[in-house]
Amino acid sequence: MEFTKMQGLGNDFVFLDRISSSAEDSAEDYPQLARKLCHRQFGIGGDGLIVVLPSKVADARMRIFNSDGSEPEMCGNGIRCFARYIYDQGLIISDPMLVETGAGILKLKLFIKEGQVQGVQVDMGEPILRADLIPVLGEGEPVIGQSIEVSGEKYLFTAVSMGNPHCIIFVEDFSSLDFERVGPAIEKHSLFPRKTNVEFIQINSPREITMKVWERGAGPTLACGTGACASVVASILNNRTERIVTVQLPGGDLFIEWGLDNHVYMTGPGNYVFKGNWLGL
Ligand SMILES: N[C@H](CCC[C@H](N)C(=O)O)C(=O)O
Repeated sequence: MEFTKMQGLGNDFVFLDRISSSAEDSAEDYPQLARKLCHRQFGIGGDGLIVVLPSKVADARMRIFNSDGSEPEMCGNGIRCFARYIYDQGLIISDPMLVETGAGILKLKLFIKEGQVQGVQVDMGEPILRADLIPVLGEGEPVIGQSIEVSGEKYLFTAVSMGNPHCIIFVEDFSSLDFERVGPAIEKHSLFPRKTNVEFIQINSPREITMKVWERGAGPTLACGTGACASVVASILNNRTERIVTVQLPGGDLFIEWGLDNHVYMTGPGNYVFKGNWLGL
């Protein structure tokens, strides 16, 4: 089975193209396939599996599966790779490009120089701030400065959805944070009925933050696009930054703007790693 490996700021994905190839997978295969293909030793390795599919309502459809097999609503780093892939394969050349996702139909603009895709700007749509839609068992809209207790320690968080749930916690410095313990404890905390991605944010200036992320269904990753968007929304809601912010991630920088139109715009790269053939042995 042919696949393409891609990455966006080190958040890496195995791509299966079900527009160009006639392979017949059934929908129930994907969670199991994601677990198998994403395994770092027994498989190809990746934070997730992305399936390229035809769409009746957009130029193409993206389905994303975390490495644990769960299917989230959206993936920010993944959709930038997706846009580059379908453009380079000549599958879609419309500008802007419309992609059907679990978080709705998103509009993407490709920055092309000498025929090469240099970067992608994604209109991520409007942030979801209502507790019941995130979902989080919390009060009010937005959910700001709510406390959560994990292993005897209390943290204040802000909850934002970009189609998928995010729990954002501001930290003074990362050295005092037990990331590997607190991350998974919050991911699976009962306050989040569908679990949650967890972002720890350090404010460097009104236009720059540093983010560490523990992803729902994937664990620690080098970058999270939806998480970077949610973190900028949370920073603005808490009056910590302006509306245009550079998000420094372990894998590189993302450029985020929460526009006055209430849409969040994310700009960043999408890159190839290799193509291959899964032998499944
Ligand atoms: N783990 C996430 C999905 C992948 C999101 C992330 N890789 C991104 O770039 O947005 C979730 O379960 O909501």
